[in-house]
Amino acid sequence: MTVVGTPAPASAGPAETLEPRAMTVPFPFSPSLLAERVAVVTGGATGIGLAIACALTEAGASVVITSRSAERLTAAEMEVARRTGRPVWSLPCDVREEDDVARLRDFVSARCGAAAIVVNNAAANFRMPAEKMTGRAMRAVLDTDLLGTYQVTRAFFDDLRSTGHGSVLSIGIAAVERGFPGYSHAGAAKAAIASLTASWASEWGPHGIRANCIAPGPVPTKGVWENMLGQPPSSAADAGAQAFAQYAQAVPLRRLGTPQDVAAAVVFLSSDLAGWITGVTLTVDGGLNLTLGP
Ligand SMILES: CCCCCCCCCCC/C=C/C(=O)SCCNC(=O)CCNC(=O)[C@H](O)C(C)(C)COP(=O)(O)OP(=O)(O)OC[C@H]1O[C@@H](n2cnc3c(N)ncnc32)[C@H](O)[C@@H]1OP(=O)(O)O
Ligand SMILES: NC(=O)C1=CN([C@@H]2O[C@H](COP(=O)(O)OP(=O)(O)OC[C@H]3O[C@@H](n4cnc5c(N)ncnc54)[C@H](OP(=O)(O)O)[C@@H]3O)[C@@H](O)[C@H]2O)C=CC1
Repeated sequence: MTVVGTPAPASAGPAETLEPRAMTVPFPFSPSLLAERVAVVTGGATGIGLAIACALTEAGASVVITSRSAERLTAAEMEVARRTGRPVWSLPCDVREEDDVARLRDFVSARCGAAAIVVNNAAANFRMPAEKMTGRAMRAVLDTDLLGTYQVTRAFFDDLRSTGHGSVLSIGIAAVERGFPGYSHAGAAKAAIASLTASWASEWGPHGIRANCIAPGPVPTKGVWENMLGQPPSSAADAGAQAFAQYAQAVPLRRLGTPQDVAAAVVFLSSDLAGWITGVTLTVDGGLNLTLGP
């Protein structure tokens, strides 16, 4: 068994670190850990979502991935099969659209059965100074990150409850309580997701549903490069790549995150290993938040 998204070797150039890669050490979780569980991963065709889909599949779950792009989903289906030797299912779905989300729930139920794991990973982001933030720009991000998370989770509530061991995982951002300068829309959305998570945990615990949030630090995916920093670097000499390499030196563990780092936390929190953990936000950032001062 192999798992995807392992940290690239120290000699790898930045382009090699952008997407999950095959790992050379054994998969750390049992392949039966999530056997007979159905998982839904939004934004599961790229970056962190793709690594999550692979890791859940490796742990034995039947996984459905969604995003808006049918083309990216088809490519991701093939990629997961190539890396794990097991299939995933996919359906285009815009998490902002109620009808799309209802179709997704019906598709999951028909193909795989009741969802026991919902991973809210889909998100939108772009740099915009707070004083220039238009209502439309603010809404574009809140609708995707916050309303999308609420809408998908609520649609699967009956499924989650029916399994007796439902688990909702929502992806936030590390140290969001300090704000997110330049990205106030995304910061507000992710902070609200942490609060939603706590409300769900309290209200739905008696139904056997756990809800947790994972808050990553910087993970240089293609999405981050393209939407926040410009095009991905073509070599380690690129200014963007150099800036990221310097940023890594500020991290106590002296490297940026990988999609795999986040995916491992998702598998653990989704499983019965975390059966008494609910309502928490787990920071996965190499200790970066500790360097930000009081
Ligand atoms: C411990 C230390 C702390 C560490 C913290 C970690 C820091 C790491 C940094 C990474 C954090 C997070 C990263 C991510 O979230 S990565 C995900 C990125 N992926 C994406 O964004 C992909 C999806 N993006 C989109 O689909 C679209 O861009 C979006 C949905 C956002 C917009 O599409 P939509 O069609 O809905 O909207 P419109 O095009 O109609 O636009 C609406 C308004 O928004 C403005 N807009 C949209 N995109 C941009 C842009 N790229 N730049 C500037 N403005 C944008 C647009 O102008 C519209 O407003 P106006 O009508 O007023 O002009
Ligand atoms: N990378 C990082 O440094 C960090 C990332 N995060 C979070 O991790 C998660 C994954 O980010 P990352 O992998 O880096 O970036 P990606 O851009 O690769 O992932 C975002 C995914 O969301 C999907 N998506 C966007 N809008 C919608 C929508 N309306 N409906 C359905 N799907 C949508 C995109 O697919 P499509 O365009 O096909 O719809 C894409 O697959 C996000 O929640 C992000 O905020 C948090 C902290 C740091």
